[in-house]
Amino acid sequence: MKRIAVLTSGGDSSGMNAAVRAVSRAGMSAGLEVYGINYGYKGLVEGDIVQLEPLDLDGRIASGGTFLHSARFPEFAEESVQLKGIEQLKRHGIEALVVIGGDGSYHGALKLTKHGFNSIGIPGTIDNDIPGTDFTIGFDTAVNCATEALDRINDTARSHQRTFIVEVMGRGAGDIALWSGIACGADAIIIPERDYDIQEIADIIVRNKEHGKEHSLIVIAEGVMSADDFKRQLDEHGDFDSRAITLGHIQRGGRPTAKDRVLASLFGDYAVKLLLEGKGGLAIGIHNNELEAHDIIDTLENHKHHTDVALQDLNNRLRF
Ligand SMILES: Nc1ncnc2c1ncn2[C@@H]1O[C@H](COP(=O)(O)OP(=O)(O)O)[C@@H](O)[C@H]1O
Ligand SMILES: O=P(O)(O)OC[C@H]1O[C@](O)(COP(=O)(O)O)[C@@H](O)[C@@H]1O
Ligand SMILES: [Mg+2]
Repeated sequence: MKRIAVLTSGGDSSGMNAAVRAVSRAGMSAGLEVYGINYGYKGLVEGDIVQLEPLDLDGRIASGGTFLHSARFPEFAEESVQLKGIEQLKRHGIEALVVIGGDGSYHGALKLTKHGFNSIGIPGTIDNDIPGTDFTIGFDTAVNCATEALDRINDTARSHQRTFIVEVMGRGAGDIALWSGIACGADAIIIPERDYDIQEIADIIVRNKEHGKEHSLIVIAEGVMSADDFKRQLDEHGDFDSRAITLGHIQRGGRPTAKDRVLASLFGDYAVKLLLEGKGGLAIGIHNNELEAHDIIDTLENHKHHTDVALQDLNNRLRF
């Protein structure tokens, strides 16, 4: 193999740049030419493909976003569009593709694999919702961002004896809510994986007040409903002087944590190692602190991400 390419796709996540750097530097160290594809699958189909040089990677490990840019490009679900992408890869003499992205991007890599083009997925999304890995690149940074925001909100909640409902990201997964909620001592964490009882939440706030804790913090994952909608429900069960906040895209940006940088470096290096061994059609992950690679088709078709819902029980045991 002489030439590989790398792209980032779907919602950006901090640490994607570190992963592109790792794939590129590991490839270059092994004598490969590494090409960067701009704007995800959109750029692939349009042929926006450029060779990366060592200097292109300088300083990237510490930066947020993705310097290769990303895109939501639903057209890539069509077979004719996928085949156009493969044509572009072949035209550039590229023999394997590393896709850094979330569950949607993995489906794109799966389709390329099914068409016979060697593709490897590296998990990059703040949602942590990809099967075949315990952690995705960007999750730790997003959790730390949400944690800092929740700490700040707790300060003002305590000062004004208020109840805050804070919506964190996670399209269909409660992982960010669980980790940031536990880290901030939330009074309740509402996640899409489990039902909730609004009366029970109202009772927690009342009980807090009866025992001298006059402020409360409720963390809700966006996959359940908006903070505003939840506030409306809660308001029907009492006057808690509540405020609703949506953290939004601040969770997606910023300098990656050291953990995300190291994870990205491990994944990128491992992807190149596998390609050099002649392996492909794989989804890379980390499980119990060991790097793993699984068949991408089997991973996506037969497995689901399992949010560690026991973390909610932990929070319920530890809260006020
Ligand atoms: N079923 C699919 N088949 C082919 N490509 C897909 C599929 N689903 C998503 N993609 C591609 O992956 C891109 C990113 O997916 P998306 O769900 O937006 O983000 P993420 O990868 O972060 O989950 C989509 O815009 C599309 O180009
Ligand atoms: O930035 P957009 O396109 O509005 O998408 C928001 C979504 O992207 C995310 O931030 C990341 O999800 P993906 O990795 O699937 O792109 C979700 O948490 C959120 O629901
Ligand atoms: Mg996704």
